[in-house]
Amino acid sequence: SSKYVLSQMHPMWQGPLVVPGGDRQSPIDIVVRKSIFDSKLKPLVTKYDPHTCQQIWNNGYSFLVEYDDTTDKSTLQGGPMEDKFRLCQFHFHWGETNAWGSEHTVDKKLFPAELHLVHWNSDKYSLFEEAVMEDNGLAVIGVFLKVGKRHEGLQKLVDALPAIRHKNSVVEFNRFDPGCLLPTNTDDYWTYHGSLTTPPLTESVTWMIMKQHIEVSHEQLAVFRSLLFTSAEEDMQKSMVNNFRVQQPLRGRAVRSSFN
Ligand SMILES: CC(C)NC[C@H](O)COc1ccc(S(N)(=O)=O)cc1
Ligand SMILES: [Zn+2]
Repeated sequence: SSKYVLSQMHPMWQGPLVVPGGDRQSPIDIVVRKSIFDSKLKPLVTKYDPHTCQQIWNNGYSFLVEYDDTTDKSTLQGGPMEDKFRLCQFHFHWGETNAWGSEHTVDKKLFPAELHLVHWNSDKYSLFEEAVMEDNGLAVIGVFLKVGKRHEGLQKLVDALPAIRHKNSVVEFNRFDPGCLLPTNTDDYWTYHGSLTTPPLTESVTWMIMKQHIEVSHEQLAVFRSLLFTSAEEDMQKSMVNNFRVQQPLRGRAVRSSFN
């Protein structure tokens, strides 16, 4: 594990570091030996339609690949959830070096990056903006990235990044299957109730963190780091790195595992 701490004055964190009264904040460290096996946890069932992919853009914090979530075309069900959830976007968090970058950790182990696939409860709500305020409104799949062999599926996304270097730049992005970014084994995961890791930090997320990581190449991660936090107008260009939140107290929450 690394001794590095994201400095409190880091540009991204002028905001509140802990939500007042927040007792289910994210991210957290997953202490494997304290996680509780729950045999009632089902396998995740993802049905993603690549044609619902719409655009890729730099929001000044990460880059998002956004999906048409006006119908139930790309969905997640199973896991700990009773309801059906709609994919609305996925994005990543990464470090300035391969030594750190993930938001969650496993027994304090840091990964160079973490993928988040964001879904909202379309059985109970009609918009993401509505679901984001509710306890059971969101479901986010977290996948750790490790540096190794090149990820062929990711390359299409990496090739689009130079076109969105600056904050608020958008390009059309079609026919991308986010399923190609999931590990081969999605039956083994840890799950807990938490929050968004960026403002509005709402405590509406059922997290499912995959036990199996995916591999990407050093060169592919380096392209992530070529993105900028800043817009084209600003004179101080800041490279988009270390866009992860500091870890939050567990506050007595249980972390369950779908595997023994
Ligand atoms: C309420 C809407 C309009 N704005 C919310 C904004 O998009 C933030 O959405 C999100 C969505 C996901 C996450 S994470 N890193 O926890 O997966 C953080 C913020
Ligand atoms: Zn995220």
